Amino acid sequence: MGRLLIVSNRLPVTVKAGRGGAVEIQLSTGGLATGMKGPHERLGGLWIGWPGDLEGLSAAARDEADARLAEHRLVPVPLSADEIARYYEGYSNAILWPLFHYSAARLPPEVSGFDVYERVNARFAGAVADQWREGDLVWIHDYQLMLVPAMLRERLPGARIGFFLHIPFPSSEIFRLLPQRERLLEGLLGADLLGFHTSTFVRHFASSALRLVGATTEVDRVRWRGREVRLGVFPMGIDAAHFDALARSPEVEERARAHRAEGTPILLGIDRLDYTKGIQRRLLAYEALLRAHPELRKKVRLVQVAVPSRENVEAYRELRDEVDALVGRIHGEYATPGWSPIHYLYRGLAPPDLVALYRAADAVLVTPLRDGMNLVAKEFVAARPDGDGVLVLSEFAGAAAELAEALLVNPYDVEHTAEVFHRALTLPEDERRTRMALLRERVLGHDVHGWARAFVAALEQVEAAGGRVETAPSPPAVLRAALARARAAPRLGLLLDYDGTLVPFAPTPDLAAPDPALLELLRALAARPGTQVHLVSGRRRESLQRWFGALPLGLHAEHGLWARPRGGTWQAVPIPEARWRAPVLGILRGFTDRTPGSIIEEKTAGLAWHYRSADPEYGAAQAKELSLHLTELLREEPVEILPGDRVLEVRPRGVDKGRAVGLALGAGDGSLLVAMGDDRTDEDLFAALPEGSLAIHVGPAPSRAALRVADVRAARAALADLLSPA
Ligand SMILES: Nc1ncnc2c1ncn2[C@@H]1O[C@H](COP(=O)(O)OP(=O)(O)O[C@H]2O[C@H](CO)[C@@H](O)[C@H](O)[C@H]2O)[C@@H](O)[C@H]1O
Ligand SMILES: O=P(O)(O)OC[C@H](O)CO
Repeated sequence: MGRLLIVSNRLPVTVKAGRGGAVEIQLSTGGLATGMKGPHERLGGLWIGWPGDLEGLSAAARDEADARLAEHRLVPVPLSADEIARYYEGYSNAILWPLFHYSAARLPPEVSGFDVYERVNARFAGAVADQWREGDLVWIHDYQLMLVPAMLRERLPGARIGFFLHIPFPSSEIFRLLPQRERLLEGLLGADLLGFHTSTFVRHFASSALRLVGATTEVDRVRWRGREVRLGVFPMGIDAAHFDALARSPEVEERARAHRAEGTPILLGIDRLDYTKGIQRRLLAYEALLRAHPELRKKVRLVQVAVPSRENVEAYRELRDEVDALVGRIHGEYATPGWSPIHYLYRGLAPPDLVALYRAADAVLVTPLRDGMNLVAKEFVAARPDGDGVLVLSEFAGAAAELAEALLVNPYDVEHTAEVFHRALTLPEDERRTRMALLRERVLGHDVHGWARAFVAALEQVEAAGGRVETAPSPPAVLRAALARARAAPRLGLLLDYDGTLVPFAPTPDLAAPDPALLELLRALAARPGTQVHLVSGRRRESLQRWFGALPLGLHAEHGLWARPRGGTWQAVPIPEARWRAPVLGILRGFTDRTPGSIIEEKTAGLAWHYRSADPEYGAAQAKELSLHLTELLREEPVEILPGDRVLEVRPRGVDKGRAVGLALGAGDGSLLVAMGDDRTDEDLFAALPEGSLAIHVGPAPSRAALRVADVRAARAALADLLSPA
């Protein structure tokens, strides 16, 4: 097996210039860096990332830092001061971070820095490609590197690439605010496997992929541009055994005892100083607790430890001032000479100090306004081998999806949160222990090592399934050879679907008129010696006549119900009277009224309900219901119900596009037939082709066609190729 290449913005250690410019290496804080450290140590391989701001280090000191990082299998990707300002502090942390945490109001008036974000992502992709060897797995992490999967896919088409997002993926209504939304989605869709903490984030991602780039989505996968990308829920764990063992160590027990010596119960908050963590509202709720319960004054204290984070980003500087002011106000109001209501520490703590606080706390308050997971909640639980202690947890932390035995709060409801703090302080011991036992079972049973193993195993499986090539375009050499055969044929018949094959889909059928380049291409093909061209469409004959009537083409409308030979007149296949038509029309009208953006297309023999311009998810759900309804109603009728690309069609049985094949071969001149189409109705056309014909499917959907091109542009290029000399 190959190695695991972990790729993240920040390495688990940060290099700094110490005294006199000496190299200083510290552990990084933050969930990703602390969390992935254990799996990196265990799984081997390399970790590629930013080593921190190297300002103030001489060239020799940087070499020394590189050598020390290499000892730990860490590969640095240095960033310049400008890149740190515009890629890290700018686009990543002043734009993506607030937006993904639903803080749209924090976006600057102008979203800038994407060019640098792109450049740095390309640098990361280059650094990975330099290290990659056949068989290696690539695991990219988080929002700072969302373009890397596609950039890497381009450089290493055969690599297995996974991506995990540590923060929430927001609702598509929020995500779509980003000017670069399509680029970011396309970047992510370069991966084979995309992992998220919760099923809600998976759902939001799939919804954005469907709505913004038109990907085909299912619960656990997305199909796009001929590739299949798996989606998975992987709730991240912590190194639970490590926290448990540290919490049992005599050193930590001693420190925890010292914390408790004062005798007043401890409420504890541990956070990166970040506006998403809900520190201000937590302080307000604590203030409300002291106001509503005077008996708790002098009888409780809140220890709030906030580790400095992203200090060059304005919102974080403002937050620091706001928290300082709030702490000052609560002190001013409630402190007495012998009692401080809040112990506020603005720094990071070493692991034993952190765990001693977890061990000493009566309740830990994890009240983010929005959080991907929140590892503090899990660390606290793992650090309680004594089985006591209460976890208060925001319902907006990803962890809430797993830790149902915590006391859950809505942090926006400050008064209620205060009451939950009170409840945490007064919960009977039995209940505390029951809840903690269940929480520990979950946290100890699903640790970060199991999490990493599950992700890597899923990534390996994606490769084993080989799903991604199934619907990929035919290799260029294969397509070229087929087209060369067509060019060499003395007589050639082209059977071409229209929508989705020769033109891209438009919001409504009438807007998909042919452009001059297409008309020219069809004219040239029809003028090619020995060549007949047929358009085989599900459209009404009026549209085909209006657009193509003047061209020397065979026209086939309504899936072959109507046909007009080249230079001839329209003729229809006789069909029985359609008793079903009026009631079906009534039902379609009802669905159209209830589904904004949908329309009915009335054809001679069939009826089509288009929902391309409706909300994609609601439209699809309505189509499913409509289909069930019609299937039941039309059981005895000689009709078929055909789901197409955002259309549901009812048409008489026995009339399908295959009929065009017979008409095209009518002359019995031994033509080689080439058929092209993109949806299910074109499968009838492909099925009716005589042996030796060429069937070319357009797009990524499953098809019986032996050849495949990616999209309309590629379909037209293939047709244009037929015009070059044999
Ligand atoms: N004062 C202090 N001193 C020492 N250590 C401190 C500290 N304050 C915090 N830490 C440590 O920093 C880490 C913070 O992890 P979190 O999960 O809370 O959030 P973060 O937002 O960094 O991570 C992102 O990634 C993680 C992992 O995926 C997601 O849980 C999260 O939602 C997402 O925002 C914890 O390991 C904690 O112990
Ligand atoms: O300090 P940062 O900016 O690397 O952020 C730390 C968090 O873990 C981001 O997921």
